[in-house]
Amino acid sequence: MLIIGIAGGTGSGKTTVVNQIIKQLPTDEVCVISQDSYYNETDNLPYEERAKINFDHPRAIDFDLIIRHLKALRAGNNINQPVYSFVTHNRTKDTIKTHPRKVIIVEGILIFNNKELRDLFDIKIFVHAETDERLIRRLKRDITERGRDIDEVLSRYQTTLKPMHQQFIEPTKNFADLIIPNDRFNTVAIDIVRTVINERL
Ligand SMILES: Nc1ncnc2c1ncn2[C@@H]1O[C@H](COP(=O)(O)OP(=O)(O)O)[C@@H](O)[C@H]1O
Ligand SMILES: Nc1ccn([C@@H]2O[C@H](COP(=O)(O)O)[C@@H](O)[C@H]2O)c(=O)n1
Repeated sequence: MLIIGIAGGTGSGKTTVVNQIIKQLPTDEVCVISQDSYYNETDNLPYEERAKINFDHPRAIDFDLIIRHLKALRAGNNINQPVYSFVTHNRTKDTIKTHPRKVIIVEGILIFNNKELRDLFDIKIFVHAETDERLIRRLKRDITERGRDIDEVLSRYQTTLKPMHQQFIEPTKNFADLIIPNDRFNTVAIDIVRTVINERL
């Protein structure tokens, strides 16, 4: 089994890179775990309070559950991966049954911030894009896909995204085995990662 961690700031292109990597791989050989699915359950809070959560701070993430799930997959067991809604800012009642595969990819902004989780990765990749590029992508994506408006994205950017990125995400680039520059689509880097994976399959 090969466990690959893919970190990077919001909008750097982690999800896109993962989709490109797995596109030509057999579906029964690879599974993906997204850190976004593991935001803390906040059923006890009303929507207005949930919307105020600092989602870019490590304490917003249920690391215990990700680690438990990753260890379960590594041991050959199925997991029920939570499903998160960016519209309600909460986990939904659904889960996705995820089966252990030869290659497990974990992606998320803060996955290298937690030592126990970081130590589970055989390969650590950091996707890098310039700050302005990430903000532009985030604006477009959150408005079209995550039910946000321009004021919400910009205010979150100023209050939490930017400072949390500098404090908790950017420094974890130092843990990476490989940094993928992703201001433009980087097909060479994707091919290299695919080659490494294919060697293991
Ligand atoms: N290299 C790239 N060039 C231009 N747009 C990109 C690139 N990579 C990703 N995007 C776009 O940027 C947005 C954010 O990408 P996404 O993969 O969701 O980032 P992340 O998972 O790191 O937050 C998406 O709309 C995606 O289509
Ligand atoms: N309810 C939420 C939860 C998280 N976010 C933002 O998502 C970003 C991480 O996801 P990426 O796919 O962009 O890596 C993070 O920066 C959080 O601010 C949110 O907006 N709402």
